[in-house]
Amino acid sequence: MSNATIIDEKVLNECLNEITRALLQADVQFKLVRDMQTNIKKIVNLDDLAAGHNKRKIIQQAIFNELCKMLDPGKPSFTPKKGKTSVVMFVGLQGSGKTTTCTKYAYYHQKKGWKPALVCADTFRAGAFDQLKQNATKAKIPFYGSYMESDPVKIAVEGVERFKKENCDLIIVDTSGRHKQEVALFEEMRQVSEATKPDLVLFVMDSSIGQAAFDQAQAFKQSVAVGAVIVTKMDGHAKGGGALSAVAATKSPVIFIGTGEHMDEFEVFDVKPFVSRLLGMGDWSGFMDKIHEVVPMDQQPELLQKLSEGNFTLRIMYEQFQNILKMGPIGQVFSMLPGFSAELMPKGREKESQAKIKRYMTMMDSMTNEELDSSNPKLMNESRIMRIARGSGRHLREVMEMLEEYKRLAKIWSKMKGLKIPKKGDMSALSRNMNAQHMSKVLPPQMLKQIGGMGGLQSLMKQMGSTKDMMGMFGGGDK
Ligand SMILES: Nc1nc2c(ncn2[C@@H]2O[C@H](COP(=O)(O)OP(=O)(O)OP(=O)(O)O)[C@@H](O)[C@H]2O)c(=O)[nH]1
Repeated sequence: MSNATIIDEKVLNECLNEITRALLQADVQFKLVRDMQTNIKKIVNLDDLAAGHNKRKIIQQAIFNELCKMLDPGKPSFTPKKGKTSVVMFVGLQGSGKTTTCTKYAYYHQKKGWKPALVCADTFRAGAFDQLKQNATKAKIPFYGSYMESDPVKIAVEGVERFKKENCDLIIVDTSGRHKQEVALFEEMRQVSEATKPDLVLFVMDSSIGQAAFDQAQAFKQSVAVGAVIVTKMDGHAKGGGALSAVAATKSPVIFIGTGEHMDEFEVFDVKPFVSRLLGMGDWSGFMDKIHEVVPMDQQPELLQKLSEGNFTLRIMYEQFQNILKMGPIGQVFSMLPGFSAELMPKGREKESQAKIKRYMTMMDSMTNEELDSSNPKLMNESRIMRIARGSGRHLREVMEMLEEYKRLAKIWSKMKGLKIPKKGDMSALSRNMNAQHMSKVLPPQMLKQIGGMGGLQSLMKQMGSTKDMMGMFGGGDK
């Protein structure tokens, strides 16, 4: 649509179809996608739009708004208040990340000055209490549970009472999960809920469950009064379209997302960036063919060495920018590499992207060696940022934007950490060490899907005989 000169019915339909495909690939439920399409067509009546109206903008806005609306159930969830006791019960299937998320939720509030406490009412999974205990101890959060007691209701009630007496303001009850939705699980949930009378029931859902999200969320909602949703594992390969389904099925908002296994990898859910991410799916077709033509094979094994040590420095970012710029018009292919995607180099806007990269590089030219080679984000304090802005004649805001970009890339590339890099030149050893697991972590999700997931990737790597060719994708390879 951004390339078409005239926006007519045909262009609108093509655009909607493209978005439909992207949403389905992102696991948004088919029915929701169809409804959205109908709604947009109702809103954007091309004939009614008087000449002079910016149709493109109106269509884009309508799509964006429609998706945001789908994520807004119309009423906010119950919000606990600091200093006033609230009981929050967590429910979800086994493996959804429920126990981990309970601690993240507690930790998040604790950092803001709350007094949270954790109750382990999961008597189904052996080890659940140990897991909660371990997490809670690490975060210095009081916890309650039992190795002996097998009645989850009893534990939940005792735990809640105890922490009420101790004036905790956020009492979090972790309940059992099961491998699948089953009567026993729902019955147990109902009993714990009746006995503890939670102010909020939080449904925890794994973002990678795909199209099953709607049914799963609905099943939980029918058994307990789910009031809000947390979607976990958003750092993985799922685009998280299931979140839309969960909102539709539970009529409750998503309030947080889990973005990693660590305690602080937990974010308040923000509708707009999420929708952008849903829509920002690239077209990966032909990527594998193109990449061989484009990326020079003779690039920096040192880069891989540094990445394997977990050091994605500003200097590495600078060198990668140089690579992109050297490639000129075909630089857009590089945009398909992990991290160097949508935001940095949107399709069709290569010129602007190149200008942006050059701007970033000018700013980096005003940095000291120490700053370029450090992987400690704390080093970049206010006075350094001000000096860089002055030195490069750029705005403070721009330097901060560049540093944000660096952080984003560093997070993505940090997944290369631990990759065993052999001595320079020993490519076959490198091939052996570079396994599908590592590759899968750094490949863009859509591309991995296209290849056929982990299985497809493994067989592809076998077919290639070595990972040498694939290394080219990351600007690596032997000299
Ligand atoms: N990458 C990633 N992993 C996560 C996230 N949240 C949880 N996990 C991992 O998912 C796995 C399962 O998490 P648990 O918290 O044990 O799952 P659970 O749902 O509590 O399981 P039950 O207690 O048996 O019901 C663990 O290995 C977690 O580290 C997340 O946001 N991102």
